[in-house]
Amino acid sequence: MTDSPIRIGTRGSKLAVAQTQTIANMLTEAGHEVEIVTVSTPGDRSSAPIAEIGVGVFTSALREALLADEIDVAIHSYKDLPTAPESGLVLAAVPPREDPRDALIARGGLTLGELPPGSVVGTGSPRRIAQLKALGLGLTVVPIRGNIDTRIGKVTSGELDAVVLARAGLARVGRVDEITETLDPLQMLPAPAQGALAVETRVEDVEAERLLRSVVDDEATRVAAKAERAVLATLEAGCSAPVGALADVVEDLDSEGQVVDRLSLRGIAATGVDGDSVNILKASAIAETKDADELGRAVAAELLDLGAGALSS
Ligand SMILES: NCc1[nH]cc(CCC(=O)O)c1CC(=O)O
Repeated sequence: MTDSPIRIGTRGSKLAVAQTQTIANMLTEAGHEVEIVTVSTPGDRSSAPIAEIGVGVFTSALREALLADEIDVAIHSYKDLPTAPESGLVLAAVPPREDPRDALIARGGLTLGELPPGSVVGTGSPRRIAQLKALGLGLTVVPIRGNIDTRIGKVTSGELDAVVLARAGLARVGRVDEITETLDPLQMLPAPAQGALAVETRVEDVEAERLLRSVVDDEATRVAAKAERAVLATLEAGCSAPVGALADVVEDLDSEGQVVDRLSLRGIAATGVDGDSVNILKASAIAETKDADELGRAVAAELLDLGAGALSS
């Protein structure tokens, strides 16, 4: 692959292409020739709820193309990637993260607190549905899917009063100006690894892995996403489960008073999402950055103790 361009595989959506372009630019600036290959996925072709079409709808076609040597690198939204490892593939890099928070786009510039009871808010994510219901604002939540333009269009057309979307996606397609409120993680904890990308290569393509690691990887994002996804994996939940997690690398003092980087993690799991009595379970912990996996498992264990075993999906 030293002589031929690096083939970067992407889904065809505007968001996916924008994400892939940022990685392509990083490689080009480092002096490498790239070629972008678009791979169509069932997730793009169907508008059925994710729960019906299954985990990995957005990622499996890219992974197959990578395993078949049709591309050298696959770029995924990290939060869409199943937690089970894929044999033959390796996570070569996790680029610097966009703002991980969720965002509200509401009619007339309204914030969540300004939406009157009975307002209709669109989101298909059980995690967002649960946290919206738990606010007790009397909002009616309706399921929606479709790309970013389609979702925002439902507010513009008057069909919905508001939609909740990942801020990162809006940033990548240049629509942050339409956000009427960026939601505080205290009210709306993002999905594990939201706003982060996962860059995969083939296990045997050591050269591509090394290149991506050195040019694209961001250590702080990698360890944060690792801890967040360990919460999800331990709860044995997928990307459409009512689970949120957010980790930050923070400066802390060690036992000798020296400043050290630590990883601070919050997690939530919801029970009763489908009924009228949703319950949000919360846990948090802090650990050394090298213990990201253990930290995630510890937060998940606390959520399980609180009753997260009864997750509805
Ligand atoms: N599940 C769809 C999906 N996958 C990644 C993003 C946004 C970008 C990101 O979180 O990295 C979105 C849309 C959304 O949740 O609004």
